[in-house]
Amino acid sequence: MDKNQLIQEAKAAMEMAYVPYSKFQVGAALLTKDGKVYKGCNIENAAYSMTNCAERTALFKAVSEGDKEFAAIAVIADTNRPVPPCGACRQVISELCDPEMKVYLTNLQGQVQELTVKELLPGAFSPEDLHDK
Ligand SMILES: O=c1ccn([C@H]2C[C@H](O)[C@@H](CO)O2)c(=O)[nH]1
Ligand SMILES: [Zn+2]
Repeated sequence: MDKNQLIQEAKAAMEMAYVPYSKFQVGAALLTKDGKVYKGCNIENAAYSMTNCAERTALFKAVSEGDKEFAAIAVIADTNRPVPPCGACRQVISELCDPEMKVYLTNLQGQVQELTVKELLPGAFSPEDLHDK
């Protein structure tokens, strides 16, 4: 599974988005170290704040199925720049993925921004901080 294939998986996930309110579809594809792909879409709610982003859907699917070793994540939306994950997703990605793991932010125009988890959220609050007294 290469970068472009993972981006294609994210695009397929985008089609599954449940977005009656924003009409803004987002897709994510999370690659495990053993080659499995977990797709995620955003899922909105009439109580707007209950919305779950595509990135967190993919991560929560994986963790709830027992997978926690990840190699990369791709995120896609129809944005004018590679889609920037929200703060909540940056925090959750930082919690569950290696700081050096690759993140591919993309859009339907084919732009790809490649960065690492630690670049996505420098100085993230981490599990170690809970025991740093
Ligand atoms: O990185 C992002 C940013 C936003 N959204 C969703 C949440 C909401 O459904 C819609 C508009 O914010 O996009 C994601 O899924 N991922
Ligand atoms: Zn988010």
